[in-house]
Amino acid sequence: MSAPMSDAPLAVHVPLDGGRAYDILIGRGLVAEAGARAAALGARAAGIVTDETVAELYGARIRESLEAAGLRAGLIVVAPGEASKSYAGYAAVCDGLLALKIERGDLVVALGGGVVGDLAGFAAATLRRGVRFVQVPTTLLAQVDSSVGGKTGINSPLGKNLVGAFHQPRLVLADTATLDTLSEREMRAGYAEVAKYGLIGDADFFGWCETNWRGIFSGGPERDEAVAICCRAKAGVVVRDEREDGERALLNLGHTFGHALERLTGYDSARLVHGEGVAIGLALAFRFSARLGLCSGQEAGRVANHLALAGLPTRLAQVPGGCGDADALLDAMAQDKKVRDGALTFILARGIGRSFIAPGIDRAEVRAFLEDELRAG
Ligand SMILES: NC(=O)c1ccc[n+]([C@@H]2O[C@H](COP(=O)([O-])OP(=O)(O)OC[C@H]3O[C@@H](n4cnc5c(N)ncnc54)[C@H](O)[C@@H]3O)[C@@H](O)[C@H]2O)c1
Ligand SMILES: O=C(O)C(=O)C[C@@H](O)[C@H](O)[C@H](O)COP(=O)(O)O
Ligand SMILES: [Zn+2]
Repeated sequence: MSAPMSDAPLAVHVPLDGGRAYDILIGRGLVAEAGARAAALGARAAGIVTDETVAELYGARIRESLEAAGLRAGLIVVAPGEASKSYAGYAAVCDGLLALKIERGDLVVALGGGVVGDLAGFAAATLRRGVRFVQVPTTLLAQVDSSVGGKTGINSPLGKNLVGAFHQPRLVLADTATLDTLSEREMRAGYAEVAKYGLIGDADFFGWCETNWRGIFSGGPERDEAVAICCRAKAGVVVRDEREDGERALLNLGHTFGHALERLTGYDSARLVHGEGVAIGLALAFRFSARLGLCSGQEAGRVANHLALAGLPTRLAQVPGGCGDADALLDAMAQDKKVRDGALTFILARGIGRSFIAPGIDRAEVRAFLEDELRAG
């Protein structure tokens, strides 16, 4: 028998066209409901992609839920950490799904953080030229950001997320109880993306975060509220600009710098995880904006102070093992997907909640800024 449905989870609808609209459900206990909800999508089998840590914690629960709902279910388990979002990781997941005989009408279920979500989503996008998939995000970062919007992919040694596809999930089940087992470090990393939503376009939300961030970390009602606010904001952007022809690039605030740092640290999660790179990138984006006279130094300071208070890094010198010189950073940033005609595009800010897309940024200007940042330590 399947588990009964939980008390009304929060729901955010993503009204995409072409029969691709889907719901994001947010609440405690949703992993145990995955079976009933997957069965409602009409699937007969599910390939659950997860990592070793998450498999140990929630693998049996989701498999039992799927089997209780009448689905044939099998697990494909990758190593935890960013290094799995690789060509080798992708091949292993595809072959695992094929060995399970996952058909086009079946489901790929991504159970885990953003690494598993991006990897399983890309496998689903390409396996048999497209299989449906469900996101069951288990990190704060994945619940507020990566499970929504359909960006899937893997890293190349030449740069972050350089091989991928847009492939929207059919359903997102954000079980906020799974965050109870998340490490402090990973909670902080996810929080960088939470703060990002305030910094992009919602100054009131950033102010709310400054007051309520401890409740998000400790699992108070603020946690579900923050997940819902971020998902609503992201869903709105994705519906207006699914393939990043314009506005969606705003979601990249902090990422031009952050992705370069991830590449220069070899995608080694022991040194730097995505959210930490984003935190440094957010602080850099605001300090660069202040340097260009776009926003006040006081606002840039407010951003960095809040991130630091939440335990996040905000300086290049805080990258463990270092991040190379300005040339190495510029070289890594040259692979950014927002580059146009060889020129860098940054997301800059006229203030907190007032971010905008800035194409054609002069390389020399960026180099001088990075050199000063590296000197500042
Ligand atoms: N597609 C998108 O729109 C998008 C958006 C943001 C980030 N991303 C990508 O997401 C990735 C980062 O995701 P992440 O921060 O979730 O990292 P992650 O997937 O590596 O998870 C972080 C760590 O937490 C562990 N973990 C996961 N859930 C847990 C739980 N409930 N309890 C205990 N441990 C748990 C994992 O095993 C892992 O070691 C990056 O690759 C980034 O590029 C994608
Ligand atoms: O969904 C988006 O769009 C984002 O930019 C969200 C980011 O937080 C995320 O890290 C994304 O994967 C970055 O996308 P990329 O196109 O710069 O690889
Ligand atoms: Zn991100």
